[in-house]
Amino acid sequence: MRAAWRVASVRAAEEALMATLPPGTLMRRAATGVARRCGELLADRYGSGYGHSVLLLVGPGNNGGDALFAGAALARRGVTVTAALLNPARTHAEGLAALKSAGGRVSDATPSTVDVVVDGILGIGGRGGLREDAAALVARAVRACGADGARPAVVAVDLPSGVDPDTGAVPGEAVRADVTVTFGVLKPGLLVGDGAVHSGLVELVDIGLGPWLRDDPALRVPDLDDVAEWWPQPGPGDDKYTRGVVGVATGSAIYPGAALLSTGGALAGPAGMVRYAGAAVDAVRFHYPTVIPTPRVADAGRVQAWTCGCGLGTDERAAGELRAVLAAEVPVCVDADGLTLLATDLSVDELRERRAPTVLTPHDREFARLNEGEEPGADRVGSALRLAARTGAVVLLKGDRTIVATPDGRAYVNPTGTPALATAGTGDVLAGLLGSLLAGGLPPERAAVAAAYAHGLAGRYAAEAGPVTASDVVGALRPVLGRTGMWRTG
Ligand SMILES: NC(=O)C1=CN([C@@H]2O[C@H](COP(=O)(O)OP(=O)(O)OC[C@H]3O[C@@H](n4cnc5c(N)ncnc54)[C@H](OP(=O)(O)O)[C@@H]3O)[C@@H](O)[C@H]2O)[C@@H](O)CC1
Ligand SMILES: Nc1ncnc2c1ncn2[C@@H]1O[C@H](COP(=O)(O)OP(=O)(O)O)[C@@H](O)[C@H]1O
Repeated sequence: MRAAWRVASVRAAEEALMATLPPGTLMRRAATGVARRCGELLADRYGSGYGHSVLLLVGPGNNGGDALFAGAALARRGVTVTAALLNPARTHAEGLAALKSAGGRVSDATPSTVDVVVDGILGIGGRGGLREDAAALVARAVRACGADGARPAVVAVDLPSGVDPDTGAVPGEAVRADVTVTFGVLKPGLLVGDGAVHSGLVELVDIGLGPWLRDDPALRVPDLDDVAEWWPQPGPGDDKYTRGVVGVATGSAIYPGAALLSTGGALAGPAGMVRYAGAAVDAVRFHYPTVIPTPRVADAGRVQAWTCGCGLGTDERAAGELRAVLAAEVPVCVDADGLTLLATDLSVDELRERRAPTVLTPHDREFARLNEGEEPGADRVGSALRLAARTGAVVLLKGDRTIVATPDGRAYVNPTGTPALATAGTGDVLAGLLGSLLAGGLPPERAAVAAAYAHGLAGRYAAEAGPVTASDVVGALRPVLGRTGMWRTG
């Protein structure tokens, strides 16, 4: 599991660490990481950096200092380094001296060729978008060409300038990096929202901060090992009931497909049995002979978790079914129309009274319905955490980087998503899978994280064969679980 920390935590750790080291040590470690990455990019492109051109965009703070020291290291290796200073009077003096003594130069004019642009305008001290002069400088720099005629690679120092380090918000103009070399720890802004899109490949350089971090991380990023370790496996003593039974209360006469997709997702999960309750009994019976179908939740029999809401409709019957599901003292995943019903016919605050866990899986417009009309906005993690705290439910906020937030303040971002999943019905598959993980006994936080992770991988796998439909995602789940080792019972 990787993790990211907010600026306040990073600054506190840096201060504590710096007190134990000679001045300038951390900046030199940081700059070495940037210079190494730029050297690799030049070597990949030309075989060597010698004689090739790096343009440093240098802001007024320590971020600019990092860029200047990195430039000095590159210049010592024969790279042609030019620094454009945004605010000459406030430029990092030692960094500038180091660059000049290594043979680098300062110029306002963009060099005739630029192979790598180093963005040292703003780091974790940046606030708001790039100001006009900085935005113009960036626009000129990225329009330049390298010696091979291709556009320059853009390497951001610590954080792309113009990205909010804590939230990933991009309030105005911002640098779009190919690579971000970040120091000490990841920052949430590199992983979520628009910030993630602007960061490109994120490379972490260890500057020794780890032992000095005192706060909990602001955001966690699960990896395959985490999810594989959590995924319930059947044991020799198990039967279909002990593995957990998941109930799926989804679909309607108008949307029978949602019933099939959510049931398909549930069948790929770890539960030993799937019960379906709803209007699509005939379709479910036809497609999935192993599923036990009944028209109503009240007749479904015992389950260890419910998934409710996908294509359910929002009429009185649907509201009654959702009420019946929420009244059961088992974990519940509420999706789609179920979320709309929570915002209209039922009350979000009623969720707090449930004794068993609830997971809500909104996309942005469903989120707005639950949140007095307000979409998550630029701070997606903060918004998901606030809804989780208000409802007492785990919130899985869908999107390009799906967020999972818990009522007691933990947040995760899913790293496996793909835009190929932006197609009708894939959310239904996710909700069914999540319900099965809940029925299999995973705590709601892990069930939500694991479902998003496996669902993202299934989307990627399905996309290898061509454009993806939600049915393809259902079909991809089983091979993905097997080949990645999430499913290990062979
Ligand atoms: N601390 C450490 O131990 C280590 C830190 N390291 C490095 O230091 C970086 C943090 O450095 P930092 O604190 O100097 O802040 P930084 O990001 O350079 O910018 C602040 C300056 O920008 C200005 N400014 C703000 N917003 C602006 C805007 N929108 N448009 C234009 N200007 C704007 C602001 O001026 P103000 O507006 O406040 O007058 C202020 O002068 C960190 O990201 C990492 O790279 C590494 O060396 C490892 C060790
Ligand atoms: N641009 C995107 N990039 C990656 N994943 C996306 C994107 N757009 C949507 N998704 C994913 O696709 C799924 C869509 O779910 P949802 O909006 O509920 O669709 P539906 O209701 O049609 O099933 C979610 O898992 C979401 O995270």
